[in-house]
Amino acid sequence: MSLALTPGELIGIIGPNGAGKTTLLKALCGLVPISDGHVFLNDKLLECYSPSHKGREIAYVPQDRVLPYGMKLIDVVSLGRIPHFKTSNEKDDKDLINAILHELDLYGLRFQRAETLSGGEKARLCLARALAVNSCFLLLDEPTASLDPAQTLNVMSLLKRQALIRQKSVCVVLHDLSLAAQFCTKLIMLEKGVCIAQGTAQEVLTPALLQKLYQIEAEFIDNIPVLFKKHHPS
Ligand SMILES: Nc1ncnc2c1ncn2[C@@H]1O[C@H](COP(=O)(O)OP(=O)(O)OP(=O)(O)O)[C@@H](O)[C@H]1O
Repeated sequence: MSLALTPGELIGIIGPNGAGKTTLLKALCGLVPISDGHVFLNDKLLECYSPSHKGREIAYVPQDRVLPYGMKLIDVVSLGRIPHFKTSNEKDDKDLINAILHELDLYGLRFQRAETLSGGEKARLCLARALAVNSCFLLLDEPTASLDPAQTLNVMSLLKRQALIRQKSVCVVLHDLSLAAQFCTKLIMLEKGVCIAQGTAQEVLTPALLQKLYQIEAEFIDNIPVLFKKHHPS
C-alpha cells in the first residue's frame, strides 16, 4: 500500500472486519512493526522521531476506549497537552481545553470522573484528549462508534472543520459508508490487508466494489449509499 496523508484532507478507511484498518493506523503511528516498507513523517523516517516529538505531530485514538480511573474529565483532556509541557502556556492550554469540551458537548461534565461516563461520552472524551494535542495528524479508529445520530454528525462536522479550516490531516476508520460518503474527502478501501480502491466516495463506493467487498447491494441517493441488502447472485 502507498498512502499519503496531506493537510486539508479527511481520509476515511473502510473495509470489512479484519481487513487491516486498525493495523494500518497503528503502523502509521509506529505502534506495530512493519515487515516491509517505511513510514515517513514530514519527509523524515518515523522511527527517527523522539517519542515526545512524535507525540506532538500525531494524535491517535484507538478503538478501545481506555481511560484512566479516578480522573476528572477535564484532567483527562489536559493529558493531551503532555507532549507540549516544555513550551505550553497555562492560560492558552486552559482556553484550548475549554473550547474542545464545548465543541464535544462535554463542558457540563468536566468535573465528573471519567469512569462514570456513558459509552458515547467516553468516546467523545477520548477524541477530546486527542484534539488537545493540537497535532498536524489526527488518526481515529471508529470515532463515531457508540455515538447517537446527533453526536455522530457533530463529531464528523468537527473533524471536517479540523481538516478543511485548520488544515489538519485527519484519517478515520469508519464502518458507516453513508457517513464516509457524506464527510470524507477521500476513501481508502481495504480488503485482506490490501488497498483495493482509493479516491472520492463516488469513485470508491460503487455497486461493483460494494458487492465484491461485502457481498451487499446498496441503494444510492445523491451518490450516498443509504440502504443495504444482501446480494443474491443470480
Ligand atoms: N498482533 C497480532 N497478531 C496476530 N494477528 C493480528 C494482530 N493484530 C491484528 N491481527 C490480525 O490482523 C487482521 C487485521 O486486524 P485489524 O484489527 O487491523 O482489522 P480491522 O480491519 O481493524 O477490523 P475491525 O473492523 O474488526 O476492527 C485480523 O485478522 C487480526 O486478527
